[in-house]
Amino acid sequence: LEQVTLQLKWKHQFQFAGYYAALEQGYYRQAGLDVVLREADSNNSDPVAAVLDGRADYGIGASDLVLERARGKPLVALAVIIQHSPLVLLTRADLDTAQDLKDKRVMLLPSETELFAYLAREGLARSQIKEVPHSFQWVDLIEGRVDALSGYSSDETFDLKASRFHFNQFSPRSLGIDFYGDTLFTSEAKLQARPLQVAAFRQASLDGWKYALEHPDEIIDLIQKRYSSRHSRAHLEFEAAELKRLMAADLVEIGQMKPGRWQHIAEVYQELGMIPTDYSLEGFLYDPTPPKAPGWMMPALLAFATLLLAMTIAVGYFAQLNRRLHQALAQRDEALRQSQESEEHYRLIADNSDDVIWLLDIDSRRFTYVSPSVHRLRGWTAEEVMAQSLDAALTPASATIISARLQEGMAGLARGDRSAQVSMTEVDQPHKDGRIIPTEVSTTLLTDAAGRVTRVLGVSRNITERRKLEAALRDNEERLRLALESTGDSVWDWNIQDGTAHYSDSWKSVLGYGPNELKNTVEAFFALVHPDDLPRVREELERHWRGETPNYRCEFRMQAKQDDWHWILGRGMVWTRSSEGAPLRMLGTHLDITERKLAEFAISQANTRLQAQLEEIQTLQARLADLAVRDGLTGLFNRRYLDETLEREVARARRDGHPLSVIMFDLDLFKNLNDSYGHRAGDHILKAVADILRTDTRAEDVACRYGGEEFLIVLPGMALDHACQRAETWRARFEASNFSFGNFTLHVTGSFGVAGYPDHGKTPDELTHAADSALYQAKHLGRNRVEFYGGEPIAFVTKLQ
Ligand SMILES: Nc1nc2c(ncn2[C@@H]2O[C@H](COP(=O)(O)OP(=O)(O)OP(=O)(O)O)[C@@H](O)[C@H]2O)c(=O)[nH]1
Repeated sequence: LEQVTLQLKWKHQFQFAGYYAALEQGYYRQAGLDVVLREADSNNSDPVAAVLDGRADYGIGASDLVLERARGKPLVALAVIIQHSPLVLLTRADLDTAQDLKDKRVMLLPSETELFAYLAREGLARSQIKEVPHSFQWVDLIEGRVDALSGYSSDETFDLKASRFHFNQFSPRSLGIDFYGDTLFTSEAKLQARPLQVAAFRQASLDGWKYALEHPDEIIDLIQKRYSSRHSRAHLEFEAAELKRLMAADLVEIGQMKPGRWQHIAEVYQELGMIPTDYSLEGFLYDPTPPKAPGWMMPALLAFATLLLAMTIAVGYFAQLNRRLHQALAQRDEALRQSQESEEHYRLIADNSDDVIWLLDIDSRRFTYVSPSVHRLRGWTAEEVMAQSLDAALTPASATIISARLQEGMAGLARGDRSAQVSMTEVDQPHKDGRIIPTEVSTTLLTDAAGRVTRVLGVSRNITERRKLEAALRDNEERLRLALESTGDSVWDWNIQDGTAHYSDSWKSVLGYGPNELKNTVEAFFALVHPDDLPRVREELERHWRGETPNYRCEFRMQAKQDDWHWILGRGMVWTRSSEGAPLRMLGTHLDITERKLAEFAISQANTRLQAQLEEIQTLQARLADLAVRDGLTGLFNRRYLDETLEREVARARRDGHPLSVIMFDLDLFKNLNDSYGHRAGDHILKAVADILRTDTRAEDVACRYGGEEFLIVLPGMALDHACQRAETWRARFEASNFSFGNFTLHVTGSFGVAGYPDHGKTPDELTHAADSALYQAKHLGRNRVEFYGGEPIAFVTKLQ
């Protein structure tokens, strides 16, 4: 950006709103300008002088610019901002006319020529007033130190009004002196030297003014925030409104200036004798439109244009060639730069790596690059190592290993095995001080365009610390194992990866083996485990290897040397795992638990036997209990059980208010049957009768053998008439039945007595007694019939059928 300075004619206020807006909106920046807005101060109170002597590039003047120009100062008016000058003369209220100012103290600036013109037109010569240097303090008027002062209608009048001071305001316009107000200007020299800058600055300023008039509130904010808080917001709003009026922007384009009006202003000056008669305004007015071409110029221009076109084509062609060439060169330079950059990048990484990075030429077996860290690793500098052969950089054993690996890799690559390109080997390397440094070397075989291995890229890493840690770990394991063994425990130590194992002497002796009798393998263990237990053992081990159990624990049988089986409690834990979590080493113990297991087994067997006996006793007890309530011959309930049941049922009938009946019956003339067919025949009949009762009673009925050939049935919930029907059914059934016994067919009938609770008895005794009485009546009345107890005197009912 080009820095330019605009010299304002007064302090920051709305008078310069357009320039603030142009800055804030970026119009100046877009025009390539970095504009400094400099307010007036004691050193820069005269914008004309500032612009002419180069302290400022642009200035804000007023109509006096034309005066200065006529006097020969090389000024150029660029744009009129305020179409009607706001300059007025402010007087005490008692001074009514300009004439009243005669001999009065008037504060004026020499540049305020329009006021002098005004006074002259009013017939008041400059010598007739007492000119007082301007203090710019309007209070001087209020406090009577002066009688009048010059000021802006847009500025000072606000303060005077605000302080309620009565004043008069004389405007030159009232006498036709309509001067331009603020006008943007520069020097002729500037315009000639930087016409484009002048045009750009002018246009950006005018755009700024347009914006400011459209957004006065925003600019007022900006002024107060950024430039000056000297004036209140109300003051700035007043100023904005007044300036807008004077700019007449809705009638006249901002920046417009008319030669006629400038001419008129000049004439007023001339009238006042302030400028010579032969003055010229040539060059004073800036013309923003580009100059028009004279008539002869078109054909000439056409010819010139044709020539120019031909030249342009030729030049264009060469320019294109040139451009391509430049592009190609630029691309090459860029590629070169990038490759240098990436080479630099990798070199930086290599140089700063702790690992030693190296490149080996296969044919010469010499290093073409070795990173500086080799000095830390082997004591030699990179340069020294590069002077060594490969063999000198390794111990003889390692040289053999590396050579073999390289040969293998090359052979693999030749077969098309891409994985052979990279390998990793642990090798010992000699240190300058004679020590041997263990390293891990990873190599990558590099091929030329023909696919031939020409170089090896290698990375060597010092693994001294790792080796130490591994040794320490091994040492720890060894010590732990020894500690365990010293307790006499049977210790086992497995290398899960390669299947090798160590079993302590105690471990072996438990099974009757001598110290050297078993193989040192994991399989040797599995081979001795009982086949039935083996799946369980493997599962427990694998669960632990997978990390599902914190340790391994399993009881199983193992075959001893003498062919017998020992129960073993195996316990152990994975001691080392790979970085991926795979189990590497496992340590554990064996405990012979055969005796405990045998004892447990014996106890278990005794328990089983005991259990069987218990069950037998329970069956017997059940049978005994059954016998106690059942009749041995018929299987019906016995009399004892009847007594209990009847007692309970009578109580329940009483409680619930339900009916209850009892039927007692006796086989007729049974003695005859016994006598005729034998006692066993009688028994047979008794059982057959019992069977009928068993199948022909309800679940809640209780059928009992009451005496020898006498039966009693308790019928809970059954009313008397219903019970009589039941009795009759049985009676009929007995009568109709043929009972086979051997070669005989036997018949039997029964006499039935029925009684009901509570009508025939309220206690078990009363009830059975009533049923017995009814039975007696049935016998008495001829047997093979049903009678029920009918009360006292007993009313006997004949057969129901
Ligand atoms: N076979 C056999 N007979 C029995 C059993 N218990 C009682 N008796 C017989 O039953 C008969 C009962 O006869 P009694 O009391 O005289 O009466 P009855 O011959 O049935 O004549 P009434 O009762 O008057 O019809 C006796 O001969 C008893 O020996 C038994 O368990 N088995």
